[in-house]
Amino acid sequence: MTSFVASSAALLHPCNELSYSSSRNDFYQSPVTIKPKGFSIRCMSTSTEKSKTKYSLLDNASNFLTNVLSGGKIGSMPTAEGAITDLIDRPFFFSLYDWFLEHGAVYKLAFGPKAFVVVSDPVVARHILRENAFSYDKGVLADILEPIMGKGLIPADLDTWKQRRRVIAPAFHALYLEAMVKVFNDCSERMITKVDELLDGEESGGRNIIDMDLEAEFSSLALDIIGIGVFNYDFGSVTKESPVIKAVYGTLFEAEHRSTFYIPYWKLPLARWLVPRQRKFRNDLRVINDCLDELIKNAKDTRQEADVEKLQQRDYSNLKDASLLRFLVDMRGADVDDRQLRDDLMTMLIAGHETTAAVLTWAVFLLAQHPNKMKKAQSEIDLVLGLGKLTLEALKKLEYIRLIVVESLRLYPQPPLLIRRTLKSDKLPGGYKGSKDGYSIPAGTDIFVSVYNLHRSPYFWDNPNEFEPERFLRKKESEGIEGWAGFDPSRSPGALYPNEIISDFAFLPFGGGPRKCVGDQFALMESTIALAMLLQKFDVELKGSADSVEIVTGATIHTKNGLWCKVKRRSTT
Ligand code: HEM
Repeated sequence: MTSFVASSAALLHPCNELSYSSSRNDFYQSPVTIKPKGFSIRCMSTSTEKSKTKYSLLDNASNFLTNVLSGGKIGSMPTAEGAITDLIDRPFFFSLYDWFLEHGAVYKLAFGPKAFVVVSDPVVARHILRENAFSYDKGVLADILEPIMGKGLIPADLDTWKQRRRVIAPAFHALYLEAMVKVFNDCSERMITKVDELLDGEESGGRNIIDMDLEAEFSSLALDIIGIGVFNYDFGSVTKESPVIKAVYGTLFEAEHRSTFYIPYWKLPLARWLVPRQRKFRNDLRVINDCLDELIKNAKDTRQEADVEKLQQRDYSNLKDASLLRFLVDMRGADVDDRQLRDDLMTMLIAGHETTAAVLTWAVFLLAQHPNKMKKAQSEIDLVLGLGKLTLEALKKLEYIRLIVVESLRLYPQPPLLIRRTLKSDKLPGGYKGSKDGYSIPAGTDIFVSVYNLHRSPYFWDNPNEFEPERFLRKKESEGIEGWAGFDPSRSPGALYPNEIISDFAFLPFGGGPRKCVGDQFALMESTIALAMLLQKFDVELKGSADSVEIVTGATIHTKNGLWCKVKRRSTT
């Protein structure tokens, strides 16, 4: 039970990328697909009245276990009692939101024999993620991800993390990001061409509109981009299937299975040989590892060693291979074994793929419900680009599109939860309306920082559930909230996108503190360019009603059956 509950929460984390959802792929499977009952994605209620399900026998048994085993209260912290039905009725993070409104900024969630602390407050999040970051590790998340990512940044132990972060972060330097603008362009262009060709086909039959699952398209696009950007490998998945990536998804699926299975039978000596799915898992891993090993070998064979500053000043316009792998291999003094490099690449492939695809999916979903905002976005694109190409300079002028991207991340954060475990005892601040004395927590406490709750908190956002990209332009005073500095765009001068500094940790799409996402600017620029290029040429509507788009959570928030849209050429272009 413990592992089930803990792992289910872990699965909601996009950077573990444990679930892949794309109706294009026949290997789509999500063992913890949780269908919201009667839930409207557009109108997430902020009401404290929860349509609480009657506890079943299973729930009662689970709560009994909690009382017996969970070690009682953590100080005076409010306690929410989770029902097992909360896990199967709808995405877990919706329940966390209801309990947040009921129990406040910091509460203990007692679930079966296990307790978690759920944090929905910027001051407390800042304490955990930045001020006291090294008193926490990734807890259950690291256990789940280690078989796939090894010692990559996300699950790495602290020593490995420190060493690798120092090397990987500089690889995302300004000229690299500028070079990636071309990659984002070229890959998006392939997606646009594909849509164009499909429309051509329809037009010959007298129709000027096609139905497309844009979530699947964005998934392919993001995969192609991450392959080229991270290790200069073109999956070409916008136009074809790739055996390597099938193996990646197979591996992720297995990790998801493991995290939801009570008995770790795969640890039994013979299981890896006898159980078909375990054999497949090993086979999938072999396919991926072979591919990455080959790329690493090629990069090492052509190594041109240089100091980091020199590498950062290379003439990227003339580089055939601008990838992170090239940078990491060429960097003087950063020699590591191939295994570590492979873990690094795998981590970035997984961390940067579905997250970005999800941002694009929800951006289109939201825009389709706000035709006036869609038009405003297209007007901006026409004004800045006309029919021209998207350059870095143009991206800087596309303010509204950039705000659409971050507003989509606010409403649909990928991951909806960040997961931590205390390495030593700590004292959390009480948070908004919480205990003035704060809450003491013992070592080993599992914590969910609910980014979803933070981003939709009625205490820190006006109209928290509304899609209002313009909100990020306005300053918001702290309004007497102790310890929170309010929202002030001028706090991060020169930033292209709002961030956790501007919002003093009320907006955390990429986490914060030392473990903050290394690929944030990469992902934001990629999303802006792909969205702008799509809207430059096409009008997009949802195929059915917004309510019919069912939301499910694996590692990211995604749709159950794809984001089916009607796509046609814009009449003005
Ligand atoms: C919109 C897309 C993305 C979102 C929303 C996102 C979100 C996040 C978040 C929230 C974290 C922090 C997790 C935590 O504190 O537990 C994280 C970490 C990380 N992300 Fe991303 N990410 C995105 C894209 C990318 C890309 C494109 C890459 C690489 C190319 C990447 C690489 C990583 C890595 C390596 C970490 C671990 C950092 C560390 O622990 O030092 N992410 N991401």
